[in-house]
Amino acid sequence: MDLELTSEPTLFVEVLLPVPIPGTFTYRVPVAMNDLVQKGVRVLVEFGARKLHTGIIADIHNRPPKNYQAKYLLDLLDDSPTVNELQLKFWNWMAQYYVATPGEVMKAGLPAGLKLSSQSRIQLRPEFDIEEALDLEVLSDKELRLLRSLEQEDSIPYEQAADILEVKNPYYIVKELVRKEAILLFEAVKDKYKPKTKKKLRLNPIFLETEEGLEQLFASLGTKQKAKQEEVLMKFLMMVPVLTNPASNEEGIDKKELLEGGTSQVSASSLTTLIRNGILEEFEFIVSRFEEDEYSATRYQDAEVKLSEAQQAAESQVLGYFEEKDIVLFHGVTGSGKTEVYIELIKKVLDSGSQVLFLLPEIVLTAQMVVRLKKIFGDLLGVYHSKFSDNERVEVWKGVADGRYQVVVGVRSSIFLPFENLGLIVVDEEHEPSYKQYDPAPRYNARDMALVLAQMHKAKVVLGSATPSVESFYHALNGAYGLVQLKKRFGDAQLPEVTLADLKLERKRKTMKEDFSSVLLEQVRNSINEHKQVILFQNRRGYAPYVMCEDCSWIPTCPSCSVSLTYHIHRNQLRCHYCGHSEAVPKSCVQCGSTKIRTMGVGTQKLEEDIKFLIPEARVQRLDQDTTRKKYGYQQIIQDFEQRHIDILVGTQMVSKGLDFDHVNLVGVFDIDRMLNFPDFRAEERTFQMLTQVSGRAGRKKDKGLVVIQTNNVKQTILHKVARADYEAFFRKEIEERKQYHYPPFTRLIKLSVKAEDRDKASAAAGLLARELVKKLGAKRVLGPQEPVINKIRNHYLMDILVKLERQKVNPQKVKEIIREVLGELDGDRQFRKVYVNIDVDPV
Ligand SMILES: Nc1ncnc2c1ncn2[C@@H]1O[C@H](COP(=O)(O)OP(=O)(O)OP(=O)(O)O)[C@@H](O)[C@H]1O
Ligand SMILES: [Zn+2]
Repeated sequence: MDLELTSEPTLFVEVLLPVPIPGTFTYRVPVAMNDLVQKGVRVLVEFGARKLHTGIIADIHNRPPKNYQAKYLLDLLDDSPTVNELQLKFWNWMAQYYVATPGEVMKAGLPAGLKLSSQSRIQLRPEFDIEEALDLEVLSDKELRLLRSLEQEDSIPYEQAADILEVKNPYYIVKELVRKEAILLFEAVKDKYKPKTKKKLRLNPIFLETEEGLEQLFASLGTKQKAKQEEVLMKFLMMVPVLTNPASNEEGIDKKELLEGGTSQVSASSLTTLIRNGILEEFEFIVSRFEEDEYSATRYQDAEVKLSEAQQAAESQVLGYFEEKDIVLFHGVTGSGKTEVYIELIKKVLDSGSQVLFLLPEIVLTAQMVVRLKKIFGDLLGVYHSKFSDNERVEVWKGVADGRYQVVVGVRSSIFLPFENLGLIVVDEEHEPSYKQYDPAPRYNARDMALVLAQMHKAKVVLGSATPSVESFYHALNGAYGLVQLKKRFGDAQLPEVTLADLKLERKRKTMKEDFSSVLLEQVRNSINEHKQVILFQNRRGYAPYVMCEDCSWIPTCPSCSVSLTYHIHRNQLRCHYCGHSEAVPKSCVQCGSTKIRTMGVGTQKLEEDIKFLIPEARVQRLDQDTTRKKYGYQQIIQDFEQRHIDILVGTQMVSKGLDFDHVNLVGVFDIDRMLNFPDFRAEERTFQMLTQVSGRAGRKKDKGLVVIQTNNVKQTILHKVARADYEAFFRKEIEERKQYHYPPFTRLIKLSVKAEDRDKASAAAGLLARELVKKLGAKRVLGPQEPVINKIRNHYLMDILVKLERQKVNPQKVKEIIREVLGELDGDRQFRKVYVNIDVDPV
């Protein structure tokens, strides 16, 4: 007889773990789990020295590892996949492209609520009676030993269980004790995600079992003292018709509604008595974390807005391009009504049964967009961003997986959601640098990854912007993308007029008030008098970017970073915007002892203070990182401004784009020269985009808007291109320069940042790296090493190397392999033990 036929096959799985080590890890499947393992399911495994980790099954096979014995999977955490195959493929692709590990991508992609931590601890359940369990003889010796030691402690780390039990792998004993309800393994075997519940009430079903039940109940409440209880019960029966509709009792009623709903209020203490006496029962039910809306959950609403002719034409052009191209660049000036066109496109995709992802670069922008989209897509719309709690994010994740959310609007991390069949991705404000994740790895650009994700889903992409990135516009002109343009604002609205305020001249004439030119201040006054609204844009938060001793010019700097400390007025503090370090403002100069410490330069706090002083009757609010720390802080401010409880909004780049206010007729721009002088090949592009975007907040409805840009050099041609709203002129000059100096889109860049606590070590490691790269890639393709302007952050010295690759001749994946190799060599070198290298592919 062939024994093989009856025995089960031995299976192995490749597990993705959230660790910065390349590759997946092979585990053996216990035979009992053979039928249950599937790709995308979360598993619990031991990794390294008895650490528990949540991983994801990336592959199933029957090849035992060659050089070592695979450990067993400990447990399966899902019945069905949490991550689908497309996601696995996508994450893997990202890891390759960004020279990261699949584990790092998983860490970025999976919401924390779905990851179990390895810091799990074990605790005795207080209600568990060890002696009783002994009498019943349900404990093994090992189990008893663990329980006895737990009696002495509040809790112990999971790893310690192995020492107590003197076994290598304590998991099965621990799991058995969890099953026997003797112990709790918290943060570990239990999912961190907890559904949100609400308390409801129902009538104890005992009273419905016999016909006289209710009658007897009322009889027992028929005394004078119990009149109030009777009243509560009467109200309950009015609201929950238990006799005519028994199911209504199972559903129960909200406690609050019983107390306060209907026409009369009833006594809360009598209700408590009814519950205590077992007449009414309290029970929990699961509710959505998101407010229910009145919209239907099956279809979007047809909106009141009708597309203008130009918008309609734009929509059909997009659809026309989609016949032959996958990507369309939608270049529409600020206020041209791109959003309405997106909405029409989204509807069509939903009609075809596919999902839609709508990407926004920043959370602030979700505030208004969610309101606009909710009106139309109602419950079909999911919202995803980092101000949500872990649990809320898990809920959106699950909603996308089970198809409840057909449209998702979110920031960059939304590209990781478990979409099954995307039909369209809209990337709004596609030029925005905030689509790029700087830290930690993977340093991905969500706009670029949206293109990859769409390709995997065979979906289409609309890249939208009033100021497209040079790269995207180039691809559109080349024919790689379709190009659709809207050159006029919607309705009667016109683009604003842009004037330059000459700071040099005004200083000479002494017409400045604080940092306001007379030109700007007069316009602010006019606007306030006419009951219009104003936006003041200064891209620096805090009160002053630095303080300085007037006598010896000493400037306090961060002890851990090579930057000056920013002055924040609220706590009278100096803060580092790189590492968060804060300290009190020194009373006297540490260098010369002088007490003349002055604030220098302007931040949003100072602007706010100054304008309040200059125009006391204006209601002023600040919108920056510091005023939006609370979960709904940004929403409140935007709403207040919409409803005109605020006259002047002072803010950082948060106010500069995407927002749509009807009554703003003036925008003032501060400190733009600093941005233009920033040593980066993208400085002009960023300045043009920022200025055009912030200008675009003015005059979006009937009244023509005005923009005042304050500058020390009114001759800068880029400012005149902004004033003329001449994107194409800007682009023509920019693309020439990029070509001449070999910058993207003509080349690809990879930036390596070497970090070490020891400056010489950073320098030596960078030197070695650069030499190795030159050997393999040629000197022309390797720039540096060079110390960046800010050469120390969080006590680590930095050195940069830039790899520049021609778009045509070089295979970038090959180069990335070379980089991995060279880094591997560095890793193996003991003298560089504490040197770290960050890799940034396509830095922005
Ligand atoms: N068809 C329409 N009917 C009514 N109002 C419209 C229509 N299209 C656009 N609008 C209104 O015009 C204003 C500008 O539109 P929208 O915010 O979509 O512009 P945008 O192109 O996204 O601009 P930006 O690039 O500055 O964000 C909004 O207040 C919007 O409600
Ligand atoms: Zn610092």
